[in-house]
Amino acid sequence: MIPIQIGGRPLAGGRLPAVCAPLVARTRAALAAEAAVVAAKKPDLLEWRVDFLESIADAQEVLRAAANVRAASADIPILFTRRCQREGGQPIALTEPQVLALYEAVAASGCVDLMDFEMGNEPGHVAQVRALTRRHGLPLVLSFHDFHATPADAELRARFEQAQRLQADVAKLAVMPQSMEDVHRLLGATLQASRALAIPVISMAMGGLGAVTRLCGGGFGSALTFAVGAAASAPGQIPIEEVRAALAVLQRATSG
Ligand SMILES: O=C1C[C@@](O)(C(=O)O)C[C@@H](O)[C@@H]1O
Repeated sequence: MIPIQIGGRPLAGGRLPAVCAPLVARTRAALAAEAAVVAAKKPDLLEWRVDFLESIADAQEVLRAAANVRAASADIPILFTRRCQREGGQPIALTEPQVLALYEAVAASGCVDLMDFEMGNEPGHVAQVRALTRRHGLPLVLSFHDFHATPADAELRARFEQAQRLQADVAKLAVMPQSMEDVHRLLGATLQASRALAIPVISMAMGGLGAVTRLCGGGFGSALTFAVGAAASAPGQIPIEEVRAALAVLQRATSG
């Protein structure tokens, strides 16, 4: 399993899995407060879900928010994500070209350390985000989410491979299991991809059924797990204190 690299250094000093806490505030003031509260819990990574920000259509306001998050982050690296509505994000008042312009402006601001974009977006847009993140020296997570089901094994494998083919630095899959068999398949596909791909992989099964993957996914090759700092960004996320405790138990038991 390969750690995620940020600025040429392994995230969390190479500890696997690293732990990421999302920021989901709707106003700039609330976001700054949320970032401070969550940063104090010392996640390895903060994910700023900008699709929750009500003023997302005001680029200057988003840049001010980015500076606020950076100032409150206590040097914890920041993952910038606009999750599209099709893949479980909030409805936003921006066209896709405007989203790309926002990615460019935020990347240029120097206030974030990596970016997430859905691999299922229009190929030209994925290529543009790849190009702009490269230009600004930012690693790119290419992600896929299914909030209703867990795709067949062949599609899970194809999605991990697609991210690598599109030149992602990290491949991420989030699915909704309908059974423990689905959870098992997601973990199996993650293990397989973590061995087959040249880039780090992240996966999770969402909801209550999938919650176990947020604790044991690292053992199956997932380089990052998402945990609640102040508020959840997806179903099934567990408070960061509990995730850290569980990871410590597993770490002690496996190192023997
Ligand atoms: O893609 C992911 C993973 C996630 O959906 C989860 O299930 O933890 C949470 C999102 O905020 C993040 O962008």
